[in-house]
Amino acid sequence: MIEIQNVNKVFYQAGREIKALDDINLTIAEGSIYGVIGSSGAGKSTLIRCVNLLERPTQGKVFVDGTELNALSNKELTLARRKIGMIFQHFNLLSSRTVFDNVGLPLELAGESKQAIKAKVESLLELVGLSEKRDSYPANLSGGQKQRVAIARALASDPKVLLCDEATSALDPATTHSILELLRKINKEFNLTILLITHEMAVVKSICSDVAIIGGGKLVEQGAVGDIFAHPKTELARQFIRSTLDLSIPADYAARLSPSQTPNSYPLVRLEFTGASVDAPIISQVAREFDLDISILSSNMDYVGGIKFGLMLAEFFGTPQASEQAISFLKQNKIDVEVLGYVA
Ligand SMILES: Nc1ncnc2c1ncn2[C@@H]1O[C@H](COP(=O)(O)OP(=O)(O)OP(=O)(O)O)[C@@H](O)[C@H]1O
Repeated sequence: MIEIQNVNKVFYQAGREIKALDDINLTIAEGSIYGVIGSSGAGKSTLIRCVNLLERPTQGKVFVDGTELNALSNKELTLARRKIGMIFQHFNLLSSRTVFDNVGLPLELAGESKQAIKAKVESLLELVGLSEKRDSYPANLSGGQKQRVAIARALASDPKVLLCDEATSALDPATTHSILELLRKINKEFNLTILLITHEMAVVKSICSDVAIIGGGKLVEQGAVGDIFAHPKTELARQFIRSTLDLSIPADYAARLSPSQTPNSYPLVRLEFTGASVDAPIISQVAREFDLDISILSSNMDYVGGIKFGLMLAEFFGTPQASEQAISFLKQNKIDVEVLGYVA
């Protein structure tokens, strides 16, 4: 549905050249929810803006539904853009218009009749659960309600593609969840292709089927979300995955942690499981085989696309040799082990 071919974007600022996108290639299948994740300044916004040519690529081609957008005249591009809806982090609603009139705006601009606009807007407001707010103004809505209005407006011209530019970044976790559920619903109901950019792996994990990771304007990794979580190939991918599994060391442990072992101290280890790890009761096996007592401080295991992954913090009580042997056994079983220090 969306094909990005060898797209480069260079900005010039104060005589300086900024390469925001460096030879990006992406294919986004019809009906998928595709996430693009990257840190601040990675080039996410530039990339999504290149898909509807709000930003023109310096080089490369963009196809949406088989049409090469770069090759269109301005008039043809205006028509093609009706098939590409977009929502933004800060909603971009018109404050002087009611909810009803915000949603109806694209239809007014397309010259639709009053009856057609009324029927369409009413059905869209019902879809996003805002029928009762039709006469309210944006200033009287919550962030989540504003984003629902923006989604209804984006759907008014029956787009084939919805671009979401950090659409949940200004919302609290519960509202984020409800907006992501709404996106999932419209993806299913209308077979709408959704391209979303985000800096949060939790968003990708929650609704995307596929993900591309960008850093410094380059595409560093892409694939099905389950595959990326199971077998991340780059450090950047690993960092984003870890960010969904925040495991911090309890403060009293951190205070007692020393970098070297003494006769009365024991290692505090961080175990990282991925889809490649052996799916077996490995902790009890290690305890038995190496005569260790293992105390689990915290653990965060999750499933994405049928793949189990997660992090665990544990103390190994036993002789230093037993701990060393246990750690190398765990590594042989594809568990990433890091000794964070020694606790007395
Ligand atoms: N209009 C512009 N003029 C000059 N430089 C720009 C322009 N737009 C973006 N850039 C630069 O291009 C790079 C990528 O910016 P972009 O906004 O696409 O990143 P991003 O991943 O969306 O970051 P953020 O999450 O902080 O918005 C940055 O170095 C940015 O400073």
